Amino acid sequence: MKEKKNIMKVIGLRKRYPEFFLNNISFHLESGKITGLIGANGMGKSTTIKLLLQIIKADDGEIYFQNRNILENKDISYKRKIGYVGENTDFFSQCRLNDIKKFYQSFYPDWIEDDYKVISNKLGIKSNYKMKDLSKGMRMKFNLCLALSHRPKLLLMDEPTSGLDPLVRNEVLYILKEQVRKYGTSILFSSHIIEDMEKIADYLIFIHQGKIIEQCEAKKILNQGISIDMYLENLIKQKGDKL
Ligand SMILES: Nc1ncnc2c1ncn2[C@@H]1O[C@H](COP(=O)(O)OP(=O)(O)OP(=O)(O)O)[C@@H](O)[C@H]1O
Repeated sequence: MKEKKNIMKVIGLRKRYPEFFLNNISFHLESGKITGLIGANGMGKSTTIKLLLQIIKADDGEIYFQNRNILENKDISYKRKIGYVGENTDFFSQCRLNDIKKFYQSFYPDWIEDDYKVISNKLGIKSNYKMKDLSKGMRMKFNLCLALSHRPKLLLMDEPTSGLDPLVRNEVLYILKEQVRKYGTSILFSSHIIEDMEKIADYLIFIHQGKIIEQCEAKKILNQGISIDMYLENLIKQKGDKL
């Protein structure tokens, strides 16, 4: 049997805010697979992703990327191997996409211009437009296109499909699947849209009130013939007071 490799491993990660505690979370991301991070609003999904990128500082814990503890190592060049698509797509609003692309590209030595051309074509991105003139869906697609054009080993996406119509969501999901198939990209994808998870996730991580309450294969749930949201509801009921 082929040995499973992890691109990222998180152990005992903690972050305290005045009214929220991300409490001792541990999980792993298998290489070349799509993992969905599921939880309702305010449960800690964005905080988790920001900690992985060191956009915010962890209070405690270990994060290994390609077997290296990134919290102990001052060298941040690993960030070039990670793509990020966040919720906030409203930046450089007065700039043309082509100029934003050139600026972004300058940070990534592994930038592949042909990938940018192919993906932007597929997603219908018009590089002469200004950011402020794009719809929310188009801004998200542009961000995704930037993140994929340096062929990241790991793509972290925070609620990428929230607020988008089903057609655009399907287009995005298709591109993600294609990226995994062609280049073996690993993806962590946070969402509260269960339908998207059912369509593409290999693994699921359930987060509730700042704790990971389960990590499992998506097919384990789907084979039981129940929906993912029903499964989550049951999990929360079963764990009850222990949460
Ligand atoms: N900088 C901050 N200072 C204080 N509290 C914060 C900060 N950032 C997040 N929080 C709190 O931490 C909790 C978790 O927030 P987080 O954004 O991680 O949730 P989420 O699961 O991503 O939710 P959503 O789906 O609504 O984006 C929330 O209660 C939020 O108010």
